[in-house]
Amino acid sequence: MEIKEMMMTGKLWTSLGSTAAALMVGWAMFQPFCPLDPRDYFNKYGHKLVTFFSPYIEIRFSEFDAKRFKRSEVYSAIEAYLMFNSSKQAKRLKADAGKNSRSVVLSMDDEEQVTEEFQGATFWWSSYKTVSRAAMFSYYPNSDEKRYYVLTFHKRYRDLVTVSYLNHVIEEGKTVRVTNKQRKIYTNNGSDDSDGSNWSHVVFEHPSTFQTLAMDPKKKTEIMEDLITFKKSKDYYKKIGKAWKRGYLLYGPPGTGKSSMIAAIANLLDYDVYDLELTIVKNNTELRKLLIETSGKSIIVIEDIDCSLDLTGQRKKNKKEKEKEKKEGEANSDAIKEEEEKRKDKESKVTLSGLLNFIDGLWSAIGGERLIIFTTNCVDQLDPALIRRGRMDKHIEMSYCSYEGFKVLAKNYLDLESDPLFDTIHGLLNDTEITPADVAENLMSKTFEVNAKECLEALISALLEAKERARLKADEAMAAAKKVGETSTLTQEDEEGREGIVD
Ligand SMILES: Nc1ncnc2c1ncn2[C@@H]1O[C@H](COP(=O)(O)OP(=O)(O)OP(=O)(O)O)[C@@H](O)[C@H]1O
Ligand SMILES: [Mg+2]
Repeated sequence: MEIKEMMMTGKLWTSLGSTAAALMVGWAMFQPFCPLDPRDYFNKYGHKLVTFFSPYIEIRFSEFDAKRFKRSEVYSAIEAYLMFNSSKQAKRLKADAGKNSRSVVLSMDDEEQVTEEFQGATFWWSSYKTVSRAAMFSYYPNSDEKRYYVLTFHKRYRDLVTVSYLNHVIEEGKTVRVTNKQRKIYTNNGSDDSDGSNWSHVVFEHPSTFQTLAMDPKKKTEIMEDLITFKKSKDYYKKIGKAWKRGYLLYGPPGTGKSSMIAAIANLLDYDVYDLELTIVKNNTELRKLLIETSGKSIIVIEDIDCSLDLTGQRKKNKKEKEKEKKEGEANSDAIKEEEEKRKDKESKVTLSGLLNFIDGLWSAIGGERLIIFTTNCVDQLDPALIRRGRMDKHIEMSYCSYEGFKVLAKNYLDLESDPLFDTIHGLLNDTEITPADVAENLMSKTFEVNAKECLEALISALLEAKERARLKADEAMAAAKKVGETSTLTQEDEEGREGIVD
């Protein structure tokens, strides 16, 4: 290798350092009672010597954050940037599954180096891997491996690097990540992930989209526009001084498409989903930890929020717990009390104020570009503070199936845009409450061979049954109301009678 080239790539300085280190190693070997490992001399002095004389600067980017043991976002962005820029140059590549596992993505392997030019300057990127010297037993594969990138450049480009080059790399890298990455769904309801995170994840491949969602087309378009505007509004949020996040409250009876809507939103925005099971979060501190571990471009979902906290922020008691309390009252033994204490210790102590902090406290702003979605069947039971506008910016009612909704389902399930039976169904849908889930169930052929007529007739029967059930219920309610009315008139007459006697 030419001296000039060696100087440029920093290898001359490395070899000078190595020579110095070799001398030190030799010296150390002749010290019979030398207390230090020769390699430590090299690390301590050899490296100092190299950096003292070298006109090159090195920046190291580690894969993991030492304190929180979380994968560094900067490292991930650099990895993606190099994946895009280095795969043509590097001779040793590694292959990973690309988006939706349908393609292979190539990136530079460990211990590889690539060079790139940026605004007339040359930069060298090298990837390294160190394996802990202590041979430790670990349940997790490769948990003691540490990867990092080193960026080398001439010191005259220091300003260029800090002002524009690193920003360029990180922004480009993030874009590449979004285009190539597989979307994931995370849950806190599982064992710890191998990278030490409190979330475990799988690839998110839910097929629901806004096209397949049965709901009023106007409402659908409005929601889609709101989401797309949000995604594009980074600068706007910065300008008005608000964290780049938005809250959605989806409410409505079971089977009206709340979860399907969340999947459709994730697919539209290309975001990851964090499905937060609030009832197993021990306390507010753990809730904040979970929040910190979420990344940007994501949706944080708390389903059935009404079942997770009651109005005072205490966890609701379920049926089992109530039964246990009753038992305790009967037996009142010390053993049961002790068990109860243990259970209480384990149960969630997330409070309403902790949850409010989670939604819009200072920590909630980290990462940005986040949607927080709550779903509930009973919106009236929620604390107004939790869902006030500004916290939950958009309240979306998911309601029973309309005729427009039915048409979407008929197109999805039966490939049908019109049929003489549509008019009958239209009329019945106007008089009857049926969930899109029930309509979908009827339109799904039991044999998976589409027989549109059979499916539509099945739906008509279901609608007629639902209509009859509703009529009976209304009759019962009316009879009950009439009975109450009669009783109250009788009581009134009694009172009057008694008053007459007194007089
Ligand atoms: N609006 C809808 N559009 C399309 N399909 C729907 C819709 N609503 C329900 N479905 C169908 O019914 C199934 C159940 O719906 P989903 O789980 O989204 O309801 P949900 O409102 O979340 O119910 P729950 O309150 O019980 O969680 C879905 O898998 C989907 O096939
Ligand atoms: Mg649901």
